Amino acid sequence: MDAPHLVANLNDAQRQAVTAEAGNQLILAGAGSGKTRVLVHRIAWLVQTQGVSPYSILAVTFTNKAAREMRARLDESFRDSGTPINTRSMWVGTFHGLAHRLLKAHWKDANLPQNFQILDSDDQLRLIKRVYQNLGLDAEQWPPRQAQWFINGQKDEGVRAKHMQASSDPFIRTMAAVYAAYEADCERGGLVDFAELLLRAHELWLNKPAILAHYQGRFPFILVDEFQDTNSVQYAWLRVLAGESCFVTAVGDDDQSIYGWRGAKVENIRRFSEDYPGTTTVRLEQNYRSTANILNAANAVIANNAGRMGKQLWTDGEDGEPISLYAAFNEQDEARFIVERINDWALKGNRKDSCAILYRSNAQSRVLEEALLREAVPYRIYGGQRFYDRLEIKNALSYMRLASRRDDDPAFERVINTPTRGIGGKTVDEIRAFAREHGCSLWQASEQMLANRVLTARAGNALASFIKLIDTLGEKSSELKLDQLAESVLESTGLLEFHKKEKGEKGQARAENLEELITACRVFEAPEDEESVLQQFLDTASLDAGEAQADEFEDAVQLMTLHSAKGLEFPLVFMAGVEENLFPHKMSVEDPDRLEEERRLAYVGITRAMEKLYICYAETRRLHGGETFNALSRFVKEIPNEYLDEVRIKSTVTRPARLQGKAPAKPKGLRISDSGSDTGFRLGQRVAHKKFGEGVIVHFEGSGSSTRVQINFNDAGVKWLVVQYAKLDPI
Ligand SMILES: Nc1ncnc2c1ncn2[C@@H]1O[C@H](COP(=O)(O)OP(=O)(O)OP(=O)(O)O)[C@@H](O)[C@H]1O
Ligand SMILES: [Mg+2]
Repeated sequence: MDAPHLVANLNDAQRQAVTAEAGNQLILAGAGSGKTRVLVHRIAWLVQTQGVSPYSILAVTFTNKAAREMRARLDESFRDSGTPINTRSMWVGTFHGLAHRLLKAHWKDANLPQNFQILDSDDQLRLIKRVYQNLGLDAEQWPPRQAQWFINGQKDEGVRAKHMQASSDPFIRTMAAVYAAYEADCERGGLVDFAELLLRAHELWLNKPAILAHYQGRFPFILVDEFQDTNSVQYAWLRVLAGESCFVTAVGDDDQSIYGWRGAKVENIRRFSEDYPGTTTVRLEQNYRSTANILNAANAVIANNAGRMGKQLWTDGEDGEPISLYAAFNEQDEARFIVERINDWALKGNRKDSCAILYRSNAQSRVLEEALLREAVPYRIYGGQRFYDRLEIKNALSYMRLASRRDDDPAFERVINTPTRGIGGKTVDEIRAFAREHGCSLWQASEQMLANRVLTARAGNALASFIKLIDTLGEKSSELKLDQLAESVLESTGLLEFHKKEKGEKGQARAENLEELITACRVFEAPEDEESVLQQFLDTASLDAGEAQADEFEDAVQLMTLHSAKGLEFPLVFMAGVEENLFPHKMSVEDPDRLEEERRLAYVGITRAMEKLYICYAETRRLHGGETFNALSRFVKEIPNEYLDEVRIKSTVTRPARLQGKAPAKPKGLRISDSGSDTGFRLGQRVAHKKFGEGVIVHFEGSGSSTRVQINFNDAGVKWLVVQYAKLDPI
């Protein structure tokens, strides 16, 4: 029964948790203390020493990437033990992924069509906008995004439209009406949004006791990572499944609860011991991830939150380098600084994928991406502007979705006139009205309208050829391989041509993305045999949302929001834009609870770093089209000076002392390019050029009469110019 390799690299508390007798366990511990590691070892230990079947374990992770990593680690462990097991068939996944799998298997019992379609957030919004039109609602008065947020919020709490109490509040009344109409549309079209996956999976347990009993018998062991971020419906789903007979191991950290805004309930941790009798609580206190400087800084920041469950975290590792704080002139300078540090890091022989750039808002990625592109540093983005979220990819996928299922209204709306084919807004409105009146899909409405000849000849012809185009693709979809089908979609619909014609680099990038889609289809491995490969591909694209965007094997810097960095670790981490109003986000500074959630996010960010952390902020920043002047974030001020080192650069600009007390001025060999002080201009200065218009100086190179200056122009992009000839005017 002994398996020394499974417990060799564990401390006492971890070993205890891994080898505990069957029972309910709550592992409550801070960042980097080995929670995820314990979870994986526990599964391996159950299988390898306790004779538990790997298929009777259900493990919930927070992202698809985490699920893949968990499988990879289990693969390795099983291989080492000489009992290879197909981990792809194991029930390891996110709540959404597992709910989807369940609904696929029991679609009939869940009252769904077999080939129901997952709606992502964009599709959902589009559908809600259509509901608005049908109800004659004013989108100015009640922004559709608010309705989206409302509907998802209700579903997360397990509340359906029919459960909603009559309200005298006009907002609630309107939202309830939108919710009801939206539900009806989804029902009719076989469309399932993300929150619906969870709610329906929960209702499946409640409505079909036989199915529930089957799964309760099947999964005596349930393990959940990142438990602090479960929402009400996830908790309920789990609670019902666990019943009285399954054992649950939940792993979490109240200090890392960062999804309150999406309905996550950190109280679920507190409820756990009450709801699961005989729970053993395990605390892990040693951190194995970060240097002492990084860990101490993180501890100091989170200490400012009230009402914590209280945990001690220590390390016996080295102090490491102090955290470097860089005050950039502007967002361009910040990006340039980061890319230079990454290049230095790579020159020292380190891999680029050991660096991560973390930011609070997705929009920040654009400037960083541009700087990386300029220096030809490969990068990959997790979350946010993901491959499958890109406009051109969604267009192509919508054609594939229609080929697979004609009644997919969001897909229909997306491509009916993309590329333009003479089907105007008026015709589309008529189709919508017809569909509404007859309670049918847009596709069915189009067919009937053509049969009844209710459209003008021109519109009718255009619509008929669209219908024919999709039908042909539909026929092909059963004959062709997936990548051939994708190719055929791109060509026959004119989509590739259409995007190629868009101006400049954007069009080119879109064309490249579309070509990349063919590759994605080519390498796609369908997990199941029974179902159509196309449908499986479409489902995977929706669920996975392309978490890994670039070539998986390329050594690339990782960019992501602080939210998506949860659970991950990197030797070198940059936190960009650590400024008041950006981080903490301006929507959160007034509200103490939200401010604490932002602080937990800062704690998550800092604790991602293993060896070295850079914190950057910009004195001026252009974001979302405006220019802002933000102060250094309060979270940085909460870090004691002894762990910080302000990066000083050679510059003609007097810089305000941002830190209290005297910051140690140790340039640490950081060599930033020339300041351009002999040109009369300075970094970050706004200038005007006769031909290129207005821009900001982001770089100097050389000296004297040959000094070149790099300017990021508002419209003309980034250019290198020789100062002497450029005739720049300061503005
Ligand atoms: N006993 C140990 N000996 C050596 N390294 C360990 C030990 N326990 C954990 N580690 C390492 O410490 C790092 C952090 O572990 P892990 O990711 O499991 O922590 P975590 O508690 O899940 O963190 P987070 O809260 O960020 O999710 C990993 O690199 C892991 O391999
Ligand atoms: Mg973890």
